[in-house]
Amino acid sequence: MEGVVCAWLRNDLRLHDNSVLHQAAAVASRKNLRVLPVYVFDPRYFQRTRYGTLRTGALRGLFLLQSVLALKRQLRRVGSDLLIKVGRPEKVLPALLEPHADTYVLTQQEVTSAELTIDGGVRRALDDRCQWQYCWGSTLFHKDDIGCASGLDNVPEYFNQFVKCVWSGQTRSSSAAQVDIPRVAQLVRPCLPDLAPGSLPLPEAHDLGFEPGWRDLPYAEELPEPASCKEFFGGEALALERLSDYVWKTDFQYTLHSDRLKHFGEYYASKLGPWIAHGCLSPRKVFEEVRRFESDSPGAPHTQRLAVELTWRDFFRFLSGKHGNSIFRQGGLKGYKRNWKQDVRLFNLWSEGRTGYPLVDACMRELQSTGLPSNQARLNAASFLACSMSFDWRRGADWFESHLLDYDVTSNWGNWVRCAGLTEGRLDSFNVVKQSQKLDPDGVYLKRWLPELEQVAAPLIHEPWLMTAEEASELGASAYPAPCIDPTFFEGRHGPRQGAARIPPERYKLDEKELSRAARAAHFSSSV
Ligand SMILES: Cc1cc2nc3c(=O)[nH]c(=O)nc-3n(C[C@H](O)[C@H](O)[C@H](O)COP(=O)(O)OP(=O)(O)OC[C@H]3O[C@@H](n4cnc5c(N)ncnc54)[C@H](O)[C@@H]3O)c2cc1C
Repeated sequence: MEGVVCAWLRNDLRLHDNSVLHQAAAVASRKNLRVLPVYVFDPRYFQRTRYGTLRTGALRGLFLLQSVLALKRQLRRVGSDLLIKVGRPEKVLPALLEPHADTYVLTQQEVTSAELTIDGGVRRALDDRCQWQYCWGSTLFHKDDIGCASGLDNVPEYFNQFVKCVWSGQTRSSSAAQVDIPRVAQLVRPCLPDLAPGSLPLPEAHDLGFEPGWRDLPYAEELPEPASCKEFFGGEALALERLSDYVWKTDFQYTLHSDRLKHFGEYYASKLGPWIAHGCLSPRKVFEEVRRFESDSPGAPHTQRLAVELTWRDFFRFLSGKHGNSIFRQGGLKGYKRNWKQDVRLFNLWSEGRTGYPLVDACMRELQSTGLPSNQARLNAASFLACSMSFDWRRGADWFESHLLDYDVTSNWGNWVRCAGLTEGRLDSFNVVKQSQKLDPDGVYLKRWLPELEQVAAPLIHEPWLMTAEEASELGASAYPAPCIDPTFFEGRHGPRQGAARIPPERYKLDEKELSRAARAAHFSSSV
């Protein structure tokens, strides 16, 4: 009987900067063992959620499949391979591994409950002699370097505080906008060196021939395979290509932060999300490229912005680690109580892009079609559901989980719980009408996703309810839905403003005004 080092790969589907593979190679060389890289398609991630949505929608399922197969090819290039299995890891892994004191299971440490529960199941099912090792690898800043001396319990609740804490020494700069890249670079650990050929010697007696296709994914139902998208194809190679193009071959240098606030265009943002979320690209690799660019063009605003965005990602991951299950609870991190609406009809209007509010509808249709709406579009759609419709935000997060191509558990649920005003007692409520006018003045984005409004010119396209029936008919816009909540909601001094507001605690107790507002909205929607 022989021991082995099992590198159980999950959201780290890459060779570069992969802490699990690196530690596996180190343990193997120290103990003179072989390394078995394994990926397991777990049926639980392909089931329907309690709301009836597919936990992994078809677009992301395909991207994941492509990423896993790409990793198998990459590993073969360095003399290794990937054993791919379908089943529950707590059944699959113990069946693969000999009970032996020299059997090691290494995996990336996750922070959320579903993953931790599965880990617990695997550890219980493994023979007591097997050794379990977590590796940290999913963030820009290592968890031991974030300046929170006693672990994640001390992670600050506010992003700006987090920035101060992480970029320690930068305490004078409380604004996340002022990033000193060379200084931050001293705080980010360098990418791990490339794996030496032969450093992952394979054990014998494993059938490594299985290369799953679409039908092998453990969906409980027949699901047609979506068309593959050339631009967003899973795997490390394309991720690195996109990173390099974005930084070096475009006008990255001149892309200003204000451009990021647009919803469209090839390079308004990096669009690296799907690869980062699946671990085909490490955040440190992105930062390394930013750093190289920055040394040629110091102070470029967009490089700074990218560093801030990656720090946001870290923030949600560490905050989720601190708060455990709270990011999934209705009351969020603070346990606030609010009377969230649950009417399925209202939710369907939102999720199908038929609210009658063009910016929200364009975002939701783009989400269904590509899985990748812009950050601004997401913020508006989330704010509309949670703040304007007062609808149970968890259904929105669940819908995004199913449909986003770049779904990442802590980024999604963290952003949602924050959009719903349930994190730090602050509400970023968006006026979707003003946002639409400001960010897409000519209605280019709206027309791209709303064919019913193709002939409607700006500024009317932002408020299509102002058209008379005749006008709508002339412009071929009659099929566009009436607004599901009263547009006066966005007017006057009570209308939500773009920007942050401190939430008075009573906001979360139902008061009469809130109720009548909600009733008005519901009534209006029933006539849609
Ligand atoms: C309601 C809602 C849900 C979201 N769900 C997700 C999600 O599931 N996965 C996800 O990666 N992002 C999520 N985001 C954040 C953000 O919208 C996306 O990261 C961004 O739009 C991806 O585009 P990009 O790759 O071009 O990012 P860029 O703007 O180029 O940023 C680079 C990378 O930084 C990270 N990042 C940027 N902004 C954020 C942010 N606010 N929070 C966390 N990470 C960020 C991402 O990894 C992103 O790919 C969500 C935002 C909202 C408002």
